[in-house]
Amino acid sequence: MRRKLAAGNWKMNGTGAALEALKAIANAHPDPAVDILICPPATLLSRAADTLSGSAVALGGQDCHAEPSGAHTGDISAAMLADAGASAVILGHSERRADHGETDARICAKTRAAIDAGLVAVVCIGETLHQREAGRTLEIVSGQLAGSLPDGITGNEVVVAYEPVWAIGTGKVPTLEQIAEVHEALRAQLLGRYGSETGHAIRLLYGGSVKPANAAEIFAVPNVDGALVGGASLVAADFSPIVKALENA
Ligand SMILES: O=C(CO)COP(=O)(O)O
Repeated sequence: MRRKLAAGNWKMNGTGAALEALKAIANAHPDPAVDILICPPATLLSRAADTLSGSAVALGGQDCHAEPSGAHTGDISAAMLADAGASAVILGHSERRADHGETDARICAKTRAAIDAGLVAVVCIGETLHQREAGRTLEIVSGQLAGSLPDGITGNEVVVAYEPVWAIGTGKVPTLEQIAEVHEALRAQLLGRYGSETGHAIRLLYGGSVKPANAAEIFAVPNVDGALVGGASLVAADFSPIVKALENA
């Protein structure tokens, strides 16, 4: 049985004052029936770790370099994230694919580095609107999944987040049938590549305009094991109902 995961991606949002929101999320869920992960900007990680000490909320980074150390100005290694208090890292988010030209191969190398540093890799994939309208959704996400995940992983080392690019920050959400179709295809692909144990154990998140109002219906879709939430994870009053919907799913 896969443990469900409510993950928040704060993106490039939050200074010290945002730790209050983190505290409010932790206080609202002292003993959650699901995993909770918040990925603040790297500048907040160690303070967030202090804020969350003793709580059930885990912390993650939003990217890491594939190398463990070296001459890479501005970059952060997986081990540095772990040292700052992270237990996970988001990799291959569409905003990084678009803003930084990240390829599947680069994301795959980062995923390997994250796992080697003991982090859970939350690997993001998703089609653009143009690709969906061209009927290429399954081809695109399946290519991204194949290219972004390394061989030889176990089911608790990786989480896959399906985030249609056109649903991110837009208020637009795929139909439940569309989400089901993609998640079913991803599950089948994971089973085919990694076998039954790992293929069944890897959690599949949906991301893109998840809000309190639509969370319950999305969480009822087969093979949706939780959500990767952007905007609604910045405010405890929005994120908490999403966590509760997942607990009740
Ligand atoms: O990109 C996302 C999470 O990684 C989703 O963002 P929104 O929830 O703001 O649409």
